[in-house]
Amino acid sequence: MDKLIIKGGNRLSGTIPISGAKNAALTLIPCAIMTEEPLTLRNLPRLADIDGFQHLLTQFGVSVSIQGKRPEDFGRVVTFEASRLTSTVAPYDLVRKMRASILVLGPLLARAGEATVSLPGGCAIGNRPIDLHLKALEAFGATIEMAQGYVKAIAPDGGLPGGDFDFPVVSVGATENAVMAAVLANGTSRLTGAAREPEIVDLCNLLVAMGAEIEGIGTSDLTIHGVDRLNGATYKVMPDRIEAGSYACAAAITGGEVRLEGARAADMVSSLAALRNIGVEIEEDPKGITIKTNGALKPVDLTTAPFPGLATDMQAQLMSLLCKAEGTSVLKETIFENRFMHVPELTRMGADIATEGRTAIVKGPAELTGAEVMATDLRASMSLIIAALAAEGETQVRRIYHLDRGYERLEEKLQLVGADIERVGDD
Ligand SMILES: CC(=O)N[C@H]1[C@@H](OP(=O)(O)OP(=O)(O)OC[C@H]2O[C@@H](n3ccc(=O)[nH]c3=O)[C@H](O)[C@@H]2O)O[C@H](CO)[C@@H](O)[C@@H]1O
Ligand SMILES: C=C(OP(=O)(O)O)C(=O)O
Repeated sequence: MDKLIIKGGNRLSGTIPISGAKNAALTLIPCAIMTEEPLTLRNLPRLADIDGFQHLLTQFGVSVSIQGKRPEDFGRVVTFEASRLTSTVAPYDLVRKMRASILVLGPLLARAGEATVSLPGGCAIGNRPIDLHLKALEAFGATIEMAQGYVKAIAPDGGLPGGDFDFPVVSVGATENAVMAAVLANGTSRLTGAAREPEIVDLCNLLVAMGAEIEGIGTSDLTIHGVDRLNGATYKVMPDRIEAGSYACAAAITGGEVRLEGARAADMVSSLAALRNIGVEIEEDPKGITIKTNGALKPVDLTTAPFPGLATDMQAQLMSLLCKAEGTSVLKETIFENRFMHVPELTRMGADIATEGRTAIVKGPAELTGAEVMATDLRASMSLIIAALAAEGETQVRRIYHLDRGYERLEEKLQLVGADIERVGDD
């Protein structure tokens, strides 16, 4: 298994190209299931999760053709064609590697009237149930059965009637599944309390380009008028706001100046506000964001929340940055019950962090030193790299397969701005 070796202390300077968003791509790809015509997605990041999802679609008889396979190509163009579905079963072996596989449930049900998908199970950051995905589909008229670790959803003869659902908890994935199921329903559906993350706006924009009728895009109140069929489309995946935010933290912790080419500030309002409060200078323009740090970092209190609040996917990276702030910061994680897995590893690097339930108290500035650390989940892994960039000496990060799920060409991008980082085979 590979590991990353990082020698800290280099000030990052230069430009990092921002990739297409993993979390948008994972909900745009299953839209291919809902049309007989080709769907071409541009700017798809090369990530283990995207490859896994493409493989899952071939399971249903969807053809997948990839352009841009050369190593120097950033942003793949992939065409999916589901002229005929040959299966509606998503098996355990594929689903267990990738939680987002549950996002095929709504599209399969909408197109074929039935779907059998393995239950994804828990993961490092928390329990992550799918009850709301199922309740929304039931509200649209589906029958749900559970057996042998699989969920089977069946639509009445003639298709889903559609219906109303009020989300008691904001869920990104459940909103995505519900929207995808509703666009091909026979009647009108209304979702209230829906998630309004930029990735959901991206999903709705693609569906509209495919012929769907959706009102309230970008709000938590969506009205979806079902249509008989969707057409194909060509669509560019939005930039990855979490990748951009992660590199902003990396630049800031080294006192550097880095341009995040292609990042979209409008999607990152809370993360950028947090960075500004920490003392990071940020310039926004239509083509990207520039991060500069001069002088001391300031402590802040941060609480994660559904969009437009601070993304839980940024909490670990901001925590690493706050280890270097002059004073005590308090971070509250309200979305996932177990998302402080990076804390013991950061502590091994010299951080002073105490946790109590869902609150972490970070005392800075810490003298970070290199250590051998273990990546535990995607964003926790990135937080260790950020800390390593500012640490004295060498850090070895193991179990980096987590990073390959979500950061396209991580070492290459960091090397571009002067980081001393390399991937080597583990012993
Ligand atoms: C592929 C993808 O886009 N992943 C993102 C998505 O995950 P994901 O869609 O899985 O996260 P959700 O928004 O659904 O989870 C939010 C909260 O709702 C709870 N919940 C969710 C579904 C459900 O049926 N029942 C329930 O109780 C979860 O346990 C969690 O506490 O949004 C998260 C929250 O922004 C991000 O951290 C993930 O990066
Ligand atoms: C938790 C994340 O992703 P996933 O939902 O795919 O596990 C993430 O992107 O930080």
